[in-house]
Amino acid sequence: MAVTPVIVAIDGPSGTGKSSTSKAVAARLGLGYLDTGAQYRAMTWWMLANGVDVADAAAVAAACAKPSIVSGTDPLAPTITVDGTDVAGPIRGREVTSAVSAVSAVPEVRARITELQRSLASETAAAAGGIVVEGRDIGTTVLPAADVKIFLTASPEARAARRSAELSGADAAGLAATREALLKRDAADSGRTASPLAKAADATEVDTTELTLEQVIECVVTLVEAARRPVR
Ligand SMILES: Nc1ncnc2c1ncn2[C@@H]1O[C@H](COP(=O)(O)OP(=O)(O)OP(=O)(O)O)[C@@H](O)[C@H]1O
Ligand SMILES: Nc1ccn([C@H]2C[C@H](O)[C@@H](COP(=O)(O)O)O2)c(=O)n1
Repeated sequence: MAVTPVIVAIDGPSGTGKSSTSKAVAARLGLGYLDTGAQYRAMTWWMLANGVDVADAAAVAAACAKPSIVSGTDPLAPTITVDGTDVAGPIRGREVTSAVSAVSAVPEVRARITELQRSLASETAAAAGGIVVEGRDIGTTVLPAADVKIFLTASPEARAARRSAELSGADAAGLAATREALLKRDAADSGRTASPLAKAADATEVDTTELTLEQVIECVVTLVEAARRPVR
Protein backbone atom coordinates (compact mmCIF):
# COMPACT_ATOMS: atom_id res chain seq x y z
CA MET A 1 0.00 0.00 0.00
CA ALA A 2 1.44 3.44 -0.95
CA VAL A 3 1.65 5.96 1.88
CA THR A 4 2.11 9.74 1.87
CA PRO A 5 5.53 11.09 2.99
CA VAL A 6 5.70 11.29 6.77
CA ILE A 7 7.46 14.11 8.61
CA VAL A 8 8.70 13.25 12.10
CA ALA A 9 10.00 15.92 14.51
CA ILE A 10 12.07 14.77 17.50
CA ASP A 11 13.10 17.43 20.00
CA GLY A 12 14.51 17.47 23.51
CA PRO A 13 17.42 18.50 25.69
CA SER A 14 20.97 17.28 25.23
CA GLY A 15 21.69 13.59 25.83
CA THR A 16 18.08 12.42 25.85
CA GLY A 17 18.72 10.10 22.88
CA LYS A 18 17.46 12.20 19.96
CA SER A 19 20.25 11.28 17.51
CA SER A 20 20.42 7.57 18.37
CA THR A 21 16.64 7.22 18.27
CA SER A 22 16.12 9.32 15.12
CA LYS A 23 18.78 7.49 13.10
CA ALA A 24 17.47 4.07 14.12
CA VAL A 25 13.81 4.97 13.45
CA ALA A 26 14.69 6.44 10.05
CA ALA A 27 16.80 3.41 9.12
CA ARG A 28 14.12 0.97 10.23
CA LEU A 29 11.36 2.74 8.29
CA GLY A 30 13.48 3.61 5.24
CA LEU A 31 13.18 7.38 5.83
CA GLY A 32 15.69 10.23 5.55
CA TYR A 33 17.35 11.72 8.64
CA LEU A 34 18.44 15.25 9.50
CA ASP A 35 20.57 16.20 12.51
CA THR A 36 19.90 19.93 12.91
CA GLY A 37 22.31 20.23 15.86
CA ALA A 38 25.10 19.26 13.46
CA GLN A 39 24.16 22.24 11.27
CA TYR A 40 24.44 24.67 14.20
CA ARG A 41 27.71 23.01 15.18
CA ALA A 42 28.99 23.38 11.59
CA MET A 43 28.13 27.09 11.60
CA THR A 44 29.95 27.44 14.96
CA TRP A 45 32.99 25.55 13.63
CA TRP A 46 33.18 27.95 10.68
CA MET A 47 32.95 31.02 12.96
CA LEU A 48 35.80 29.71 15.15
CA ALA A 49 37.91 28.69 12.13
CA ASN A 50 37.49 32.16 10.63
CA GLY A 51 38.28 34.15 13.77
CA VAL A 52 34.76 35.48 14.34
CA ASP A 53 34.18 36.37 18.01
CA VAL A 54 31.27 34.07 18.92
CA ALA A 55 30.36 36.31 21.87
CA ASP A 56 29.74 39.19 19.44
CA ALA A 57 26.21 38.54 18.10
CA ALA A 58 26.49 41.33 15.51
CA ALA A 59 29.71 39.85 14.10
CA VAL A 60 28.14 36.37 13.97
CA ALA A 61 25.03 37.78 12.27
CA ALA A 62 27.12 39.64 9.68
CA ALA A 63 29.12 36.50 8.78
CA CYS A 64 26.49 33.77 8.92
CA ALA A 65 25.50 33.85 5.25
CA LYS A 66 29.05 32.98 4.16
CA PRO A 67 29.56 29.26 4.89
CA SER A 68 27.99 26.64 2.65
CA ILE A 69 26.66 23.94 5.00
CA VAL A 70 25.58 20.67 3.39
CA SER A 71 23.97 17.78 5.30
CA GLY A 72 23.66 14.21 3.95
CA THR A 73 20.39 12.61 5.02
CA ASP A 74 21.15 8.86 4.87
CA PRO A 75 20.55 7.61 8.46
CA LEU A 76 23.14 4.86 7.96
CA ALA A 77 25.85 7.36 6.94
CA PRO A 78 24.91 10.96 7.85
CA THR A 79 27.40 13.55 6.63
CA ILE A 80 28.07 17.24 7.19
CA THR A 81 30.40 19.49 5.21
CA VAL A 82 31.27 23.18 5.35
CA ASP A 83 32.53 24.68 2.08
CA GLY A 84 33.24 21.13 0.93
CA THR A 85 35.25 20.11 4.03
CA ASP A 86 34.05 17.13 6.09
CA VAL A 87 33.57 18.52 9.62
CA ALA A 88 31.78 15.55 11.21
CA GLY A 89 34.67 15.00 13.65
CA PRO A 90 35.69 18.59 14.56
CA ILE A 91 32.11 19.72 15.28
CA ARG A 92 31.93 17.28 18.24
CA GLY A 93 34.98 18.80 19.97
CA ARG A 94 34.91 20.73 23.21
CA GLU A 95 35.55 24.14 21.60
CA VAL A 96 32.52 23.89 19.32
CA THR A 97 30.32 22.39 22.06
CA SER A 98 31.13 25.32 24.37
CA ALA A 99 30.36 27.95 21.72
CA VAL A 100 27.36 26.45 19.91
CA SER A 101 24.66 27.80 22.23
CA ALA A 102 25.87 31.38 21.74
CA VAL A 103 26.00 31.05 17.94
CA SER A 104 22.63 29.29 17.70
CA ALA A 105 20.97 32.05 19.76
CA VAL A 106 21.63 34.64 17.02
CA PRO A 107 18.36 35.23 15.09
CA GLU A 108 20.11 35.65 11.71
CA VAL A 109 21.82 32.27 12.18
CA ARG A 110 18.50 30.64 13.03
CA ALA A 111 16.75 32.21 10.04
CA ARG A 112 19.44 30.94 7.65
CA ILE A 113 19.60 27.43 9.10
CA THR A 114 15.81 27.10 9.43
CA GLU A 115 15.46 27.85 5.72
CA LEU A 116 18.05 25.15 4.89
CA GLN A 117 16.22 22.69 7.17
CA ARG A 118 12.81 23.30 5.62
CA SER A 119 13.99 22.89 2.04
CA LEU A 120 16.05 19.78 2.84
CA ALA A 121 13.15 18.26 4.79
CA SER A 122 10.69 18.73 1.95
CA GLU A 123 13.11 17.48 -0.77
CA THR A 124 14.15 14.44 1.29
CA ALA A 125 10.63 13.59 2.41
CA ALA A 126 9.46 13.61 -1.22
CA ALA A 127 12.38 11.41 -2.35
CA ALA A 128 12.56 8.97 0.59
CA GLY A 129 8.91 8.74 1.65
CA GLY A 130 9.55 10.79 4.76
CA ILE A 131 12.17 12.20 7.10
CA VAL A 132 13.03 12.20 10.79
CA VAL A 133 14.32 15.63 11.82
CA GLU A 134 15.86 16.05 15.27
CA GLY A 135 16.73 19.18 17.20
CA ARG A 136 15.39 21.67 19.71
CA ASP A 137 12.72 23.66 17.83
CA ILE A 138 11.58 21.32 15.06
CA GLY A 139 8.05 20.72 16.35
CA THR A 140 7.53 24.32 17.47
CA THR A 141 9.12 26.34 14.66
CA VAL A 142 10.89 24.54 11.83
CA LEU A 143 8.18 22.02 10.92
CA PRO A 144 5.09 22.92 12.96
CA ALA A 145 2.89 20.81 10.66
CA ALA A 146 4.95 17.63 11.22
CA ASP A 147 2.84 14.46 11.23
CA VAL A 148 4.50 13.11 14.40
CA LYS A 149 6.08 15.22 17.14
CA ILE A 150 8.07 13.62 19.95
CA PHE A 151 9.73 15.39 22.88
CA LEU A 152 12.35 13.19 24.57
CA THR A 153 13.37 13.80 28.18
CA ALA A 154 15.57 12.02 30.74
CA SER A 155 16.90 12.91 34.17
CA PRO A 156 20.14 14.93 34.25
CA GLU A 157 21.80 12.00 36.05
CA ALA A 158 20.86 9.52 33.31
CA ARG A 159 21.96 11.93 30.58
CA ALA A 160 25.30 12.62 32.28
CA ALA A 161 25.92 8.90 32.74
CA ARG A 162 25.20 8.25 29.04
CA ARG A 163 27.50 11.05 27.91
CA SER A 164 30.32 10.07 30.28
CA ALA A 165 30.13 6.49 29.04
CA GLU A 166 30.82 7.55 25.47
CA LEU A 167 33.71 9.92 26.26
CA SER A 168 37.23 8.61 26.75
CA GLY A 169 40.85 9.73 27.11
CA ALA A 170 41.40 13.49 27.07
CA ASP A 171 37.68 14.22 26.70
CA ALA A 172 36.65 12.20 29.75
CA ALA A 173 35.22 14.46 32.46
CA GLY A 174 33.80 13.61 35.85
CA LEU A 175 30.11 12.75 36.02
CA ALA A 176 29.35 15.90 38.00
CA ALA A 177 31.18 18.13 35.49
CA THR A 178 29.38 16.46 32.58
CA ARG A 179 26.03 16.96 34.33
CA GLU A 180 26.80 20.65 34.96
CA ALA A 181 27.84 21.18 31.32
CA LEU A 182 24.63 19.55 30.04
CA LEU A 183 22.46 21.67 32.32
CA LYS A 184 24.31 24.85 31.37
CA ARG A 185 23.72 24.17 27.66
CA ASP A 186 20.04 23.28 28.29
CA ALA A 187 19.56 26.54 30.19
CA ALA A 188 21.10 28.58 27.37
CA ASP A 189 19.09 26.72 24.69
CA SER A 190 15.80 27.04 26.63
CA GLY A 191 16.38 30.63 27.72
CA ARG A 192 17.18 32.28 24.39
CA THR A 193 14.62 34.56 22.79
CA ALA A 194 14.82 33.18 19.24
CA SER A 195 13.07 29.83 18.89
CA PRO A 196 14.13 28.28 22.20
CA LEU A 197 14.25 24.59 23.09
CA ALA A 198 10.60 23.81 23.90
CA LYS A 199 8.02 21.04 23.71
CA ALA A 200 5.33 21.69 21.12
CA ALA A 201 1.84 21.69 22.64
CA ASP A 202 0.89 18.72 20.43
CA ALA A 203 4.08 16.68 20.98
CA THR A 204 4.14 13.33 22.75
CA GLU A 205 6.60 13.42 25.65
CA VAL A 206 8.66 10.28 26.19
CA ASP A 207 10.72 10.09 29.39
CA THR A 208 13.63 7.81 28.48
CA THR A 209 15.27 7.71 31.93
CA GLU A 210 14.21 4.14 32.66
CA LEU A 211 13.94 2.94 29.05
CA THR A 212 16.55 1.17 26.97
CA LEU A 213 17.40 2.71 23.62
CA GLU A 214 15.61 -0.19 21.91
CA GLN A 215 12.44 0.52 23.91
CA VAL A 216 12.52 4.19 22.87
CA ILE A 217 13.02 3.24 19.22
CA GLU A 218 10.09 0.80 19.37
CA CYS A 219 7.86 3.46 20.96
CA VAL A 220 8.66 6.02 18.24
CA VAL A 221 8.32 3.49 15.39
CA THR A 222 4.86 2.60 16.71
CA LEU A 223 3.82 6.27 16.79
CA VAL A 224 5.12 6.89 13.26
CA GLU A 225 3.46 3.80 11.81
CA ALA A 226 0.16 4.84 13.37
CA ALA A 227 0.44 8.25 11.71
CA ARG A 228 1.26 7.05 8.17
CA ARG A 229 -1.63 7.58 5.82
CA PRO A 230 -2.38 5.67 2.63
CA VAL A 231 -2.26 7.70 -0.61
CA ARG A 232 -5.80 8.41 -1.82
N1 LIG B 1 17.42 5.10 26.29
C1 LIG B 1 18.76 5.07 26.37
N2 LIG B 1 19.37 4.29 27.27
C2 LIG B 1 20.71 4.27 27.39
N3 LIG B 1 21.56 4.99 26.62
C3 LIG B 1 21.01 5.77 25.69
C4 LIG B 1 19.59 5.87 25.52
N4 LIG B 1 19.34 6.75 24.53
C5 LIG B 1 20.55 7.19 24.11
N5 LIG B 1 21.54 6.60 24.80
C6 LIG B 1 22.99 6.87 24.67
O1 LIG B 1 23.16 8.18 25.20
C7 LIG B 1 24.14 8.90 24.47
C8 LIG B 1 23.53 10.21 23.98
O2 LIG B 1 22.53 9.90 23.01
P1 LIG B 1 22.27 10.84 21.76
O3 LIG B 1 23.55 11.37 21.20
O4 LIG B 1 21.36 10.10 20.87
O5 LIG B 1 21.50 12.04 22.49
P2 LIG B 1 21.04 13.45 21.90
O6 LIG B 1 19.76 13.78 22.55
O7 LIG B 1 21.06 13.41 20.42
O8 LIG B 1 22.19 14.40 22.43
P3 LIG B 1 22.68 15.84 21.87
O9 LIG B 1 21.50 16.71 21.80
O10 LIG B 1 23.66 16.30 22.89
O11 LIG B 1 23.31 15.59 20.53
C9 LIG B 1 24.60 7.95 23.34
O12 LIG B 1 25.79 7.31 23.75
C10 LIG B 1 23.47 6.94 23.23
O13 LIG B 1 23.91 5.68 22.78
N1 LIG C 1 17.13 22.67 16.20
C1 LIG C 1 18.25 22.98 16.92
C2 LIG C 1 19.26 22.07 17.07
C3 LIG C 1 20.37 22.42 17.79
N2 LIG C 1 20.46 23.66 18.31
C4 LIG C 1 21.65 24.12 19.02
C5 LIG C 1 21.54 24.02 20.51
C6 LIG C 1 22.43 22.86 20.87
O1 LIG C 1 23.07 23.06 22.12
C7 LIG C 1 23.42 22.82 19.73
C8 LIG C 1 24.02 21.48 19.41
O2 LIG C 1 22.99 20.50 19.26
P1 LIG C 1 23.30 18.94 19.51
O3 LIG C 1 24.31 18.52 18.51
O4 LIG C 1 23.82 18.81 20.89
O5 LIG C 1 21.97 18.28 19.31
O6 LIG C 1 22.75 23.33 18.60
C9 LIG C 1 19.43 24.54 18.16
O7 LIG C 1 19.50 25.68 18.66
N3 LIG C 1 18.34 24.19 17.46
